[in-house]
Amino acid sequence: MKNIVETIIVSASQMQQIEEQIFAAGMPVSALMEKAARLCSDRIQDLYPQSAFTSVGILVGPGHNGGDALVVARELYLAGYKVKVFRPFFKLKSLTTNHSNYATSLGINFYDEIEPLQKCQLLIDGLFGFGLTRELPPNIVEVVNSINNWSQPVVSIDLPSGIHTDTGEALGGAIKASHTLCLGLWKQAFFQDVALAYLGKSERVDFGILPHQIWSVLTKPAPVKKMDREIALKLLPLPRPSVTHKYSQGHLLLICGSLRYAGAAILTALGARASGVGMLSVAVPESLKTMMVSQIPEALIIECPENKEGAIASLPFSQTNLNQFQVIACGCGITKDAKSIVEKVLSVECPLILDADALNILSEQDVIEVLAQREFPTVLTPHEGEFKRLFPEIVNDTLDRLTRLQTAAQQSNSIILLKGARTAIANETGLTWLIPESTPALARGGSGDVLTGLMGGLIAQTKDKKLLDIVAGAAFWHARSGILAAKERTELGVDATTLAEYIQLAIIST
Ligand SMILES: NC(=O)C1=CN([C@@H]2O[C@H](COP(=O)(O)OP(=O)(O)OC[C@H]3O[C@@H](n4cnc5c(N)ncnc54)[C@H](OP(=O)(O)O)[C@@H]3O)[C@@H](O)[C@H]2O)[C@@H](O)CC1
Ligand SMILES: Nc1ncnc2c1ncn2[C@@H]1O[C@H](COP(=O)(O)OP(=O)(O)O)[C@@H](O)[C@H]1O
Ligand SMILES: [K+]
Repeated sequence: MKNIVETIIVSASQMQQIEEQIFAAGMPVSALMEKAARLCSDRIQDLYPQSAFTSVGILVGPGHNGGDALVVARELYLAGYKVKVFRPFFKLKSLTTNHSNYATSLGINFYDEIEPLQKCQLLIDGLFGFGLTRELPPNIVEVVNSINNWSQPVVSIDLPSGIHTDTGEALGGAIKASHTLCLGLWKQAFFQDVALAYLGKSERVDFGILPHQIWSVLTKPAPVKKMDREIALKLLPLPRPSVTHKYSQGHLLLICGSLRYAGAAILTALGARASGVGMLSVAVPESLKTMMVSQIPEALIIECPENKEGAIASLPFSQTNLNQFQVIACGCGITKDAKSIVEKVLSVECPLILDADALNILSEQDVIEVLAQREFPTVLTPHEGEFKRLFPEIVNDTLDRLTRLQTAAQQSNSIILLKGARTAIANETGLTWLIPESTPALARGGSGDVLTGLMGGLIAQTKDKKLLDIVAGAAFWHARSGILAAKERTELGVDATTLAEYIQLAIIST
C-alpha cells in the first residue's frame, strides 16, 4: 500500500502543529526526540561506519535540533566513535540542557569554539532545525562559513542549519550538507531551487507519524504533495482499452514553430509522440510543412499562412473546428510576431496549454483579466523569466517561490507549472505538486518544448483524472527521462531529441 506520509510536504508551522498533536495524545517530548534521534544515529552509522570515520564532531544548537544532535553524540560515543561537541550557545531548551549534562557525565568533551572539530572525519549538524525563524547570529555565520570550507562530510539533522524550512532560503548563511536526514515529514525547503546547493543527498527518517495525525492539522487532500513514480504511473493512460480507435485516444493540436524556430515545432511534436496520443495535429507556418512531414510522418501537418517575419499569421480553423480538439498547446517557437493566433486560441472551448512566446504575448495584456474570461481550463508553463513577465506584481512582493506560484495560480484561475531545477505545479485552489528530482542536463534549449508536447498528449488521452495531476505527471516523466538519459549518456548527452526518446524508457525502467 502506498505510504501517503511519504508524499506529504509541510511548512514549519504545520510540522509544529502535527508535533503538538502527537504530544497532546500522550507521547512524551523526550521520547519522540529519543526515537527520532536514535533513527538518525543508526542511519549515520550505516552511512559512515566507525571503522572508517573514527572521529566525529557534533554541532549543537539551543533548541531541540541540538537535543537530537546530543542523542546522536551519545549513541556514537557509546558505539566507539571519538566524539567532540561544539556548543556555542549558553541558553538551551531544558531537554537540550539535560542531554548536554548527561553527555558531559559520560566523558564527552564540549567546546565553544569550532577549531577543535576541524580534524574530525565527520560532522553532524544539529544547530537549527525547523525552529529557525531569523538570520543566524554573526558568530554562527562565521562558523558555518569555516565548516563549508572544510572537506569532511557533514550530515544535517532535519535541515541544513541556516535554511528556512518553508522558503529554502539561507538566513545569513547555511551549512552545505553532504547528507540531510529530514525528520518525520518532508518540509518545503527540500523542493526549493534555492536550497539545493545546501541539502546534499536527502532522505526522510520515518518515526511513525500516522495519517490521522496529519489530517488533524492538514485539510484533505494535502495542499502540497510530492509526485512519485507510483502516482505518476497511475496517471498514465494505461492500459488502453482493447477496443478503441485513434480518435478515442485523444486528438491534440500543437500550434508551434516559425521560420526562425523551426526546430521547436519538431521537438514539441516529438514530446507529443512519446505520449502515445491517438491523433496529433500540428499547425505550423506553411514553409515548415515539408520538413515537419519528413520528421513526424504520423502527424497531420496543418500549413498556416505566414507573415513576413515567418511566424504563423492566422489559423485555418473556424472556432468550431478548434473546439473539437481535446486540448490545444500553443507557443513553442511561434515568436512574438504570432500575436493574433494567441488571441484566437484564448477563446477555445477545451483545455489550453500556453508556453514560451504564447506566454510572452499574453504578458502584454492584463493577464489576470484575460484568463478569468476563459471558461475552460488553462495551463501556463513559464520558467522564472516568463513568470516574472506574466506576474510582475506578484514577483515584486517579498514572497517565496512557492507562495508566488500559488498566488499567481489563484489570481489567474489557471494551472501554473513553474519550471526550474525543482518544478512546481499549482492550481487555483492552491493544491500543489512538487517534482522531487531532476537533472541540470535539462538546462538546455528545447527541453521545455518536449515537455509541452508530452503534457498535451497525456491530457488529450485522459478523461477521468484531474488536469492538475496529469500536468504534474508529465513534469515527473520529463524529469525522469532527463535523469535516465544523463545516467546513460552523462549530463552533456541529453539534447532535446534524445530526451524525447528517453520518455518511454523512463516509463518502463523501474
Ligand atoms: N518534527 C518533530 O516532530 C520532531 C522534531 N525534533 C527536532 O526538533 C527540532 C525543532 O526544535 P525547536 O523547535 O526547538 O527548534 P530548533 O530548530 O532546534 O531551533 C530553535 C531554537 O533556536 C533559537 N533560535 C531560532 N533562531 C535563532 C537564531 N537566528 N539565532 C539564535 N537562536 C535562534 C530558538 O530560540 P528563540 O530565541 O527563538 O526562543 C530556539 O531555541 C526539529 O528540527 C527536530 O530536529 C525531534 O527532536 C523530535 C521530532
Ligand atoms: N538546473 C535544472 N535542473 C533540472 N531541470 C532543469 C534545470 N534547468 C532547466 N530545467 C528544466 O528544463 C526545462 C527547460 O524549459 P524551458 O526553459 O522552457 O526551455 P526551452 O524553451 O529552451 O525548451 C524545464 O522543464 C525545466 O524545469
Ligand atoms: K540542522
